[in-house]
Amino acid sequence: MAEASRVFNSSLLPNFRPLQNTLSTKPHTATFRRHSINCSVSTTDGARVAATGPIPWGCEIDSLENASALQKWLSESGLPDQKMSIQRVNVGERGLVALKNVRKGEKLLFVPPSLVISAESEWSCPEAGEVLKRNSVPDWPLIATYLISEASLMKSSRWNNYISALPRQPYSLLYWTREELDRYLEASEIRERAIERITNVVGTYNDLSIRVFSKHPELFPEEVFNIETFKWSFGILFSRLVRLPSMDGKVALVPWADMLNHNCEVETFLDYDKASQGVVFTTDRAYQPGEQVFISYGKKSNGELLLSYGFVPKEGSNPSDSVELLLSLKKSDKCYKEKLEALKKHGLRASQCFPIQVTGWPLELKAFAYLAVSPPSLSNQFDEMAAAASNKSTAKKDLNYPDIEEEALQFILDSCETSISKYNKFLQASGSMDLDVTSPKQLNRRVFLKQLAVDLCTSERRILFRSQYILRRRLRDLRSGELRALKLFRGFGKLFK
Ligand SMILES: C[S@@+](CC[C@H](N)C(=O)[O-])C[C@H]1O[C@@H](n2cnc3c(N)ncnc32)[C@H](O)[C@@H]1O
Repeated sequence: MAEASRVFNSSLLPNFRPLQNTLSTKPHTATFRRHSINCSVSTTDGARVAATGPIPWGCEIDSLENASALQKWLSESGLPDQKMSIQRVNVGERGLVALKNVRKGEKLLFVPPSLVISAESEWSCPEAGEVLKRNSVPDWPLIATYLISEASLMKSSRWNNYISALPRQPYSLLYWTREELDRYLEASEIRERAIERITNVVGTYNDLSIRVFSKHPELFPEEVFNIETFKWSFGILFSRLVRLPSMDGKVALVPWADMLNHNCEVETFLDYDKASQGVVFTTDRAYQPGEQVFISYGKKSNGELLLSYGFVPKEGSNPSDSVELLLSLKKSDKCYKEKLEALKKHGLRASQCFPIQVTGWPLELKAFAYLAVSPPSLSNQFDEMAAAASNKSTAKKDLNYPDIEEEALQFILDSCETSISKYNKFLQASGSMDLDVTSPKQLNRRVFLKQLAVDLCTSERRILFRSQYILRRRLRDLRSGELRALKLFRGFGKLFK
């Protein structure tokens, strides 16, 4: 789960990349059977379950029935005895709970490679896997397709027990409609990220569909491999895929380990342990029987957690929380063109987002602010400022321009206050917002989404309030310092008269 979204962005479109090295899984042979469930259709291979309506596999996220079948299958398939079991929990609905005392520094899990799903896993339908590999489909879309392929084979797939215990509808912003994103996340920059991500997923599906699926309809029938099933499998990957640093950063789905929920204060990650030859994590605290055990999905902001995992931690509980602040060059600026050119040279645009935390803002943000408020007389410095505003640059970032310090701080404060007013507008309106639904099921969904949006916006606005306070104080100090200096200067003037 950690780092997963970053991996996605860098490995997807536009070009497929060749696959990398392998993680072995036990070979198995699959037999295709026809299943007697309502949504099944006869396809050319005569055995898959179509997904023309709601996804016909997986379960409700809080289902314990499927989870106990998963536990049983895992232990029969080589998962060693565990000190935890899957239970209903307060945080994350289902999770792993300690059955015995667990010491701090203890290794837990030991999921063997044979129970891990990666780009090298054996396909129940080997021809389909071959086609994807021949087309150099990268890991993310490859695993997404693998998951759909195995899911559609139901009991014929060795992963049936695992897939049956996966949520039918993973919580993530992938499942929000455009209207819901616009309505509830208007104030937050995470809305843009969600739209970008949905566009990426749709683009990836379209690309695969044109380049691969349409050429092999017997292996990839559209009733099974369609945008709905892709949204499901990408939703699963965003919320469950792990990167294993000790396996050269390989990405994998790790059944059992992916039942662990996230805690912002926990600092332990999943990784492959060469000594025990399994995926493990080392506890960073002790747990007593009955306590839920947590890992970290990475140092992510509340917005990023909502984007990939569909939840927002309690306000103030996430030390890695941040909010994206949008800074823009003014179109009326006499040097707009020169400034934009300098920004473009360093890979930036006229409007840029910078992450702010309660502890402060990055040096890049300050450099952008200097550039935005610079007068024409500083045009020789535009390049240096743009370079410092870019996090790709190795240039000196800690710039200092005392002459325009006040304007730069005022510019950041103005941007901060513009953003705060958007949050205020949404949060004030949210109390009386018409949820615009016609069925109780839809109502529940909208109430839930609105609550997530309110939680996110409250936590993001809190960071902006803190920045506003700091900026106002610095400006006050700066101005009163300047005033004192001016008085002193006038005093000297009188003395010399
Ligand atoms: C890797 S899965 C963890 C297992 C999951 N609870 C399940 O029952 O399948 C990640 C999902 O668990 C839930 N989750 C994890 N940590 C959470 C937390 N701190 N608060 C709320 N939900 C959490 C979210 O739904 C997330 O998408």
